[in-house]
Amino acid sequence: MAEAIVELRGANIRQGNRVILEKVDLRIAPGEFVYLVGKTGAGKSSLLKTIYAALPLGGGTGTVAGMALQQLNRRTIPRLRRQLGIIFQDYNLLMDRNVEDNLRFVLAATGWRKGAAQESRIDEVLTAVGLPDRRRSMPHALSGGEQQRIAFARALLNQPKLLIADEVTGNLDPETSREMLSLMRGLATRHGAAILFATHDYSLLQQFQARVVQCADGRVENSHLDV
Ligand SMILES: Nc1ncnc2c1ncn2[C@@H]1O[C@H](COP(=O)(O)OP(=O)(O)OP(=O)(O)O)[C@@H](O)[C@H]1O
Repeated sequence: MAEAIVELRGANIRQGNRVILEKVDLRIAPGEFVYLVGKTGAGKSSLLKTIYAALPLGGGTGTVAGMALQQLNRRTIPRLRRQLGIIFQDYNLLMDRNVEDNLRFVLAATGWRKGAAQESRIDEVLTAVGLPDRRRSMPHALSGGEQQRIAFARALLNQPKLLIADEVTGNLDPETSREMLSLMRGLATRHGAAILFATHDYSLLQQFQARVVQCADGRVENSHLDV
């Protein structure tokens, strides 16, 4: 069996002293698509934050992209994050910079030198999300769906092994949400990236069949939702 991209065993997910999810066992294979569902407040974001090391593991063990969560420190966390693409509900674009500068900012922060390779990578990711002619646009001149595509393009820059999507369709209308989900899945499939797609919108699960993991009552379960 190939090494998992995410492997949590008996992991406790905590916010401060409070255990939000207890004894989580979760294995995600390379390239796998997994829906993460649960009501508001069920703990989806807390679980994702633990996976990208914004929250410390509160017990148990965890490995993400080959790195042990319980051994991470300030020096090694950036190395983990470089292997991940993370996308949020509210896009988190730098509003005072245009699209290409938003993308260059991430490339510079992750060790790319200025030059032709940077520029062609920007072209590649913008083309991948269907917005090749938006390089010079300011974020406020884009629709919510377009801003989310730019955020997705930014997440793709370093060819992540795992895409973490935290309620990324929360601000989008139903049709744009479905388009976004299809785009993400299609690209991840092509690039071999796994996706952990958190949503409280159960209607999105009807779009295609994939494994569903559910947060409820302080536990994480592989679910058999009838959607
Ligand atoms: N920074 C924080 N400090 C303390 N408690 C927090 C913090 N963030 C979240 N919580 C608590 O952790 C619990 C789980 O919240 P979390 O955001 O993980 O749920 P969620 O399933 O992602 O919800 P949503 O769909 O609304 O984002 C909630 O009870 C919440 O109040």
